[in-house]
This record gives sequence, C-alpha cells and structure tokens, in this order.
Amino acid sequence: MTGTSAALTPPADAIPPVRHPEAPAPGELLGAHYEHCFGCGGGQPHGLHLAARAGEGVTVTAEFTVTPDHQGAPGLAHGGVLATALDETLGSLNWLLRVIAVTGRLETDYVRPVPVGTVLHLEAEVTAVSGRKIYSTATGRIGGPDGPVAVRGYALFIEVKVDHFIDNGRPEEIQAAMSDPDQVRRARAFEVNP
Ligand SMILES: CCCCCCCCCCCCCC(=O)SCCNC(=O)CCNC(=O)[C@H](O)C(C)(C)COP(=O)(O)OP(=O)(O)OC[C@H]1O[C@@H](n2cnc3c(N)ncnc32)[C@H](O)[C@@H]1OP(=O)(O)O
Repeated sequence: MTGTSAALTPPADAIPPVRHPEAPAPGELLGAHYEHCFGCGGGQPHGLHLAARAGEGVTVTAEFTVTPDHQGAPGLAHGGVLATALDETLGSLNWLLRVIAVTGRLETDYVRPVPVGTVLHLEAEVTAVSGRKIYSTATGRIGGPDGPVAVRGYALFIEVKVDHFIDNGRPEEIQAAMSDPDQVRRARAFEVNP
C-alpha cells in the first residue's frame, strides 16, 4: 500500500520549482550543512553521515550506510533512522532553491527491510512550490542506485526566516554557529544565501 494525504498534494495553483542560478552544479557534493547535524554532520559519531549530491533541476541523490548504531530490530535499520535519511535528503533540496525551510510534514512508506551494512541510495526532487510551501518526494533503494525501493518519503517543507532558528534554538549552539568565521559554513548552518 502506498499514498499520501491531502496535505501533501500541491494545490492547483502550485508552480514548478526554480533552481537558484548559484545552486551547486549537477554532480557536486553538497557537504554537511551543519557539523552537528545528526543527518549529515561529521561531528556526530553515531549520526547518518549522509552525503548528498546535486542533480539536474531541483533534484539530489544521496547515500547513507546503515551501521550497527542505526538498528531497531536485530540487524535491521530502525524505521525512525530511515525517516531521518529521507528527511535529510529532502531537506538538502532546499539548498538548490536557496530557501530556508523546515519539515512541516513527512510521510513514509516502508517497503522492504534494510539490513545493517546496506548502502541506502536515495534520490529526491521538489515537485511543486506554493507560496511558502515546498512539496517534495524521495525514494531509497538497496543493492545499488537501480535496486529495489526500500523506502519512500513525501514531504511538505515550510519556508521560514533565519529567526526561526535564532529564536528557538538553544543559545549555546546558535551563538557558536553564528560566530563561525567561515562565511559559507555559517550561511549553510542556517541554509542562508551567502
Ligand atoms: C543551528 C542549526 C540550524 C539548522 C538549519 C538548517 C535547516 C535545514 C535542516 C534540514 C534537516 C532536515 C529538516 C528538519 O529536520 S527541520 C526540523 C523539523 N521541523 C520542525 O522543527 C518544524 C516545527 N514546526 C514549526 O516550526 C512550524 O509549525 C512551521 C514553521 C512549520 C509552520 O509554522 P508557521 O507559523 O511559520 O506557518 P503556518 O502554521 O501559518 O503554516 C504555513 C502554511 O503551511 C501549512 N502547514 C504548516 N504545517 C503543516 C503540516 N504539518 N501539514 C500540512 N500543512 C502544514 C499551513 O496550513 C499553512 O498553509 P496555508 O494556510 O498558507 O495554505
């Protein structure tokens, strides 16, 4: 069984996404947006260390290797971890739009179990934009980029101002991220157009 709720169906007046002219070129690795991000940051020993790459249009591909730290049932990836992989991949699409956005809704189909040691090959695209609302979908395959689908994700991201993080994040981490002398890293921590 598969499908999405009405909240994830773009309205009739939604428009196709527009790739930002300064978005990374197709094939380019996006790198971590924030070192301490559980999805992509190198500073999280048990994190997913997901590596996303820009594709054509407003698409990305990504890879995530399931380690023993990511288990739910013995030898299998935890469903919440797989949702994190989808969320992170879908979230990275917004860097191609150069829009700051957070996940408002994420729906997931779990199609096949994903064993520890598996490389999950993800691909994602923005399908439509309506005002602050960004609609996107992702799939995760196992056994190779053309292997069988193991997970699918459908998301609605909502555009926010950088104040969303400044007002709500714990001050210690916000101050550290904002005082990073590396301008691009500082911008990417908040997914802001540098
Ligand atoms: C220091 C670290 C920084 C890191 C930054 C990196 C970022 C990237 C990170 C990437 C990591 C991965 C990503 C992550 O993990 S992001 C982290 C997980 N997400 C969050 O924490 C978000 C928490 N939620 C909120 O803050 C607010 O609810 C937001 C901002 C989302 C909306 O509150 P806001 O007051 O602003 O707006 P609104 O309520 O007027 O809604 C606006 C429109 O949207 C529609 N709507 C809203 N929600 C839903 C819903 N659930 N289903 C369907 N529709 C929904 C709503 O009906 C309305 O539609 P319309 O009436 O206009 O038609």
